[in-house]
Amino acid sequence: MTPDTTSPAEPGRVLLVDDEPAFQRLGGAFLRNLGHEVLLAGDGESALAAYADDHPDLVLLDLAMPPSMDPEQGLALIPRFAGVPVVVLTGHAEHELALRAAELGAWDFLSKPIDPDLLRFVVTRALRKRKLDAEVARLRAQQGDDAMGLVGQAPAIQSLRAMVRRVAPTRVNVLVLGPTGTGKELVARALHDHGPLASGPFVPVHCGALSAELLESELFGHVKGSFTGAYRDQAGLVEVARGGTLFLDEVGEMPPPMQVKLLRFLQEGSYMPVGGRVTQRSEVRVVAATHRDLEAMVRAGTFREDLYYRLKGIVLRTPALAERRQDVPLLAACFAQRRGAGLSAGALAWLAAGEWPGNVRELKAVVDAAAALLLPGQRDLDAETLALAAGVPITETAPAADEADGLLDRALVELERRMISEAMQAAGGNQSEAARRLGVSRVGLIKKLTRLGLR
Ligand SMILES: Nc1ncnc2c1ncn2[C@@H]1O[C@H](COP(=O)(O)OP(=O)(O)OP(=O)(O)O)[C@@H](O)[C@H]1O
Repeated sequence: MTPDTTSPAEPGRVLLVDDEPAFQRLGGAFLRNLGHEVLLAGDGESALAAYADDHPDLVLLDLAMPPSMDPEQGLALIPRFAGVPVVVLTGHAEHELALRAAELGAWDFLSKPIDPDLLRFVVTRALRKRKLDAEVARLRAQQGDDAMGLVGQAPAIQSLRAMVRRVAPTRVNVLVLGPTGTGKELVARALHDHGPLASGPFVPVHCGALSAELLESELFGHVKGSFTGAYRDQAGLVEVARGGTLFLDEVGEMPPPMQVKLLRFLQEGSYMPVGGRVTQRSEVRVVAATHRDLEAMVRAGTFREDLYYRLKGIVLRTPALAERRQDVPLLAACFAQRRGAGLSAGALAWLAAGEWPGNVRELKAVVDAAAALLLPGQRDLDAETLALAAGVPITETAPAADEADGLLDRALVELERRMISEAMQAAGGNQSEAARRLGVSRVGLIKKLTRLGLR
């Protein structure tokens, strides 16, 4: 979203860090006249104290300050003002310093002597950015609340969330189909968490990981002495899940002898522990998932047709990431944020151009690994770190610039559309209020609404 810097500045709280009393006085008065609240600090230590105590929206930072007057010490302060735009004040022709400041995360720089018009312009722009960042964070937090952990704005994921919301309150069995790493277990958990059995346990079982015998004992339990090593009675997972949800992951891998026993449990709610003589009962909700084509397996005779129909009370499908590539930036930003990191524009372009055959799991693993490689003081993940984490040379994976730009542009337009719709909704349709929330002028908002087809 391009900030509209022609309209009057939104008032903000500006921390002016400079040891020159004359500049503190003049710069401070100038900013106050623009309607801003001004906090003053004459050295690094008091600047950090003011940042911690008074929560400024913007820091104006002179790099050379007492006691050492060494700009290196000023540079070292920049990453300490995390989450707030920092505008660095440099001496005339100190371009190299300004570049290093930018590398360390400074938002902009101004050369002294400072042109008041430029100061007003940069401060307005930085405060708008701060507002936009806060708005994105608010939307993300809100998305976390009502998205049931299923991040994404693509139509396929929106309708999946809607289906989960509708199906969760019922006790109907659900079959979740989709490629590996697309969030099938997440869907199962959301169904559980938003359903009538949410206070009961959620018990996942990986049906492909065990032999038929072990799976039977795992699911239905066994009695003492029923096989070598069965030293005591052991309850099965259907018992552990009583009053909750049993999640049968990779149900397509279930060995045929177990399929019969599972069918009986689904039909009658009863089962026989391994080596037992007395039928037991347990009431659970069953959610099953697989990346396999169960219908094809039924046709091939490797999966029981009657079990298939029992499991598929309702079928939910999780889309491959390739079918919702516009969600890659949002997902990556969420995963990075959970690790306290951000993403550079280059990182977003690199991620957006990726193929992600392992779907969301692969994307998350790369972002998590890259976040672990962040250097002290570095906040944003860049394309190099991501490529390193993915184990691929950056040159081989660097996206064609126009392809990456196209994807990134689409993702940003999507984000803009969402933020504007949300702001309009929160403002009850009042454009002036929505513009205020977004930190743009009303005219700017109307232009955007028209461009995005939201009017
Ligand atoms: N829409 C999503 N939003 C946020 N995180 C997601 C989403 N989809 C998947 N993930 C994350 O990706 C990882 C893999 O998800 P999950 O285990 O649910 O996939 P799956 O489809 O069950 O995989 P498999 O078929 O291999 O069992 C998890 O860390 C999960 O939290």
